[in-house]
Amino acid sequence: MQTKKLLEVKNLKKYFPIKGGVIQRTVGHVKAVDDISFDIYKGETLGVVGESGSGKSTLGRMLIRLLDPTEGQVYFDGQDITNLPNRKLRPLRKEMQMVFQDPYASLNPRMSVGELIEEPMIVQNTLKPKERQGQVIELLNKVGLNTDARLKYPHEFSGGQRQRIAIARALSTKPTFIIGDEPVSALDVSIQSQVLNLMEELQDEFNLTYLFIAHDLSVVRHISDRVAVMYLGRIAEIAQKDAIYKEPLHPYTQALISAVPSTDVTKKREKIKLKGDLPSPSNPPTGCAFHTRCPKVHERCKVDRPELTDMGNGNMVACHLYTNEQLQRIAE
Ligand SMILES: Nc1ncnc2c1ncn2[C@@H]1O[C@H](COP(=O)(O)OP(=O)(O)OP(=O)(O)O)[C@@H](O)[C@H]1O
Repeated sequence: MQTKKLLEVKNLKKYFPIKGGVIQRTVGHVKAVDDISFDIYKGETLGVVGESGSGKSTLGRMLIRLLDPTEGQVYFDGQDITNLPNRKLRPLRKEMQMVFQDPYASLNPRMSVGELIEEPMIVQNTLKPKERQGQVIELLNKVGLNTDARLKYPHEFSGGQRQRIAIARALSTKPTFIIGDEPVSALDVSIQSQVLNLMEELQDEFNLTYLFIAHDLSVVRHISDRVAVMYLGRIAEIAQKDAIYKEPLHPYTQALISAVPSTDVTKKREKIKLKGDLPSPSNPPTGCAFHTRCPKVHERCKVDRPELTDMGNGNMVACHLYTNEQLQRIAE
């Protein structure tokens, strides 16, 4: 893996206004993403996990400017793209693609597979029609589909095959960065691993960088180099995969990991059951947003929001159990 940054995310926020009353005044905000900073390195896969509503999709959409941030910056290959006008953004659009959870909803049912894969190339307008046809066939073969598939329509394919079509379409602009927004969550478990393997092969072949969003830690385990755990619009922990799975630091990560079935039968994990539901992102708890459900909560957690702190090896956690003073006390 290279160590050059492809994306730099600085203090990113997305607050959606909540309208109320007869004149539809703004009465509050959903803090979908609330002050997030991290980097994505060239060639890596960063897994992003968290419960439904923790802000994963909103974050992904802001990274490729499908959604404008409320505050903060996104740098793509060193260039600040946060406020780039559409005209300047257009050449960069081909570099960034997204594969969605439901390939049936994301693929226009009235277009043939060939047209679906060709469309982004037409928009880009860099290839002649014959070259585009050649590309369509090559891409179909790369994702494991027959050449004949180009004449058929999405409904003629299974879920796994449709996701292969969506991946071929995403690849048609020769992107460098792909966001998978739960791309295998709707598929049968046996099909999930086939699509994950395909994505890994394509990553090697085309030098792709992935952000891979999932609910489930077991889904991102194989494909990720690092994993970010989100809770109520913030990053609770971001670390190398092995650290996340073997020695999770944040009590929230520990709870998520305890729910992943262990492959090692000699190591039976005790499942940590979290109390209560995910609080509303329109009215998040004070201090550490996780304190209302945390089995290791202290008084300080209720008032003081922990910052994401580097543990000295690039792995970062936002928890008062590991803030600087605490670490110093342990060292003394
Ligand atoms: N366009 C919008 N307007 C208002 N609120 C929104 C909008 N989009 C998302 N939200 C809210 O922002 C919060 C984060 O949503 P988001 O979809 O990013 O979470 P998620 O972690 O991807 O969840 P899921 O796994 O269910 O997709 C949720 O409370 C959601 O209701």
